[in-house]
Amino acid sequence: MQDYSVNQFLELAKTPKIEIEVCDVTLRDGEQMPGVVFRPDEKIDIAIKLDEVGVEIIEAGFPVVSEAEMRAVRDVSNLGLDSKISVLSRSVPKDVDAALACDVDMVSVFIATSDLHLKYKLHMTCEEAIKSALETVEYAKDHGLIVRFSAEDATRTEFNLLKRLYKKAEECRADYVSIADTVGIMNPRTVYFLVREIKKVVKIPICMHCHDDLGLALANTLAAAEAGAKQLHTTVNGIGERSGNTPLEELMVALRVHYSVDRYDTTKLTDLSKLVQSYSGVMMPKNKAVVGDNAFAHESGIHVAAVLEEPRTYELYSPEMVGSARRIIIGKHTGARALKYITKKMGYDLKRDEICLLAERVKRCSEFKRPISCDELRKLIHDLDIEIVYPDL
Ligand SMILES: CC(=O)SCCNC(=O)CCNC(=O)[C@H](O)C(C)(C)COP(=O)(O)OP(=O)(O)OC[C@H]1O[C@@H](n2cnc3c(N)ncnc32)[C@H](O)[C@@H]1OP(=O)(O)O
Ligand SMILES: O=C(O)CCC(=O)C(=O)O
Repeated sequence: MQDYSVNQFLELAKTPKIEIEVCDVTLRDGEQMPGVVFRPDEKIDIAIKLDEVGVEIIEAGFPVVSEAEMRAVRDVSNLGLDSKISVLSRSVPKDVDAALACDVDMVSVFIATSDLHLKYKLHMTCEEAIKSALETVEYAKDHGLIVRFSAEDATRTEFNLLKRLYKKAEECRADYVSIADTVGIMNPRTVYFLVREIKKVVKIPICMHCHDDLGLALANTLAAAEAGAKQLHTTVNGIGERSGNTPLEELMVALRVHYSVDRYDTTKLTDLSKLVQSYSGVMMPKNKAVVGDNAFAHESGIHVAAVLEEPRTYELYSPEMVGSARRIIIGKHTGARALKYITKKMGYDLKRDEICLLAERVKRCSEFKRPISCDELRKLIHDLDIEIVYPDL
């Protein structure tokens, strides 16, 4: 049986087939989240897990940041993973040299192109910025690297300039052009439009790098894929600058459920998420999609009664698909059928009226505003003042 429910509207809405690869940037943009630092051994652990999941490209860092960063990236490059290893580089030869010193396969040469960034950050004219970017792309190509050219703040860049820049990058032998939605200004409709327009200008693959300032990063990434973008950027748990980036685990599940992309090992996602939570110190909220503690937890009586018969009633995809497990929680919203199931698992055989009495007590305990543990439930059962039958003993 399929481990997720099929969305009948995908076909009715004529959802296109997509051809994508995933570039995970946890070790670079993810680490730019304030307060996050991955030690070299932690970068290695995360890179190995990303490789096991099957991401095609790992952006391992920004070598020019520090000596330690450079060593860490080199260590990741030398692991011999199947994933290609990439790094970030400003549009200066010095950054490409740092990338070369790390033995990487690929480099992302970026330059900001919006008026705001040109004026207040780079203090360059548009032509100066373009010149430095294109020269750096050529420099990296001349040194044998696969080159992604990324227009930072592309989505606030004057449209004709953006098209001209991407065309020139292609002429300078860039292998990819990247649309960076640096401050997350886009929505799915505008992303779709933009990718379609850029596809008319260049023949090389397009990358989409989304930020989540409006909570639209995943939707925008999928819209880009539908419009024909090839390389989709993610971070584990969506960590990154400000509100973060497109979460890898959400993208992977959406790729499978909506686009039948099933080559990634999604069973590793929960472990990977936990690893990144512990190394980054950024813990996920309980209700986080895919990897939150509650992603497969059920308390409401009506839900639990149904889930016990058929989990798909209240689970879009199985916990096993993402390496997780289902949990039944006892609390204010617990019903008799859930209690019957749980008490039986605990070794009791309570009658219907005893279960109802227990349900009342459980609900009374919910004043404590937290779920009820197994031990507490056991105490409540013993406090019922009934003869207890242990069917399994
Ligand atoms: C959208 C993104 O995520 S961009 C990546 C952001 N990541 C980081 O900044 C990583 C951490 N950064 C650092 O460790 C440091 O900022 C470094 C090592 C990169 C640079 O440090 P410094 O040399 O001290 O420069 P500083 O941080 O003060 O300013 C950034 C410089 O880079 C320049 N710059 C920024 N982007 C680019 C670019 N794409 N191409 C060329 N130069 C650039 C700025 O104009 C500025 O130049 P200036 O020093 O001549 O004023
Ligand atoms: O497009 C890219 O590869 C990186 C750019 C980036 O990190 C950003 O603009 O947020």
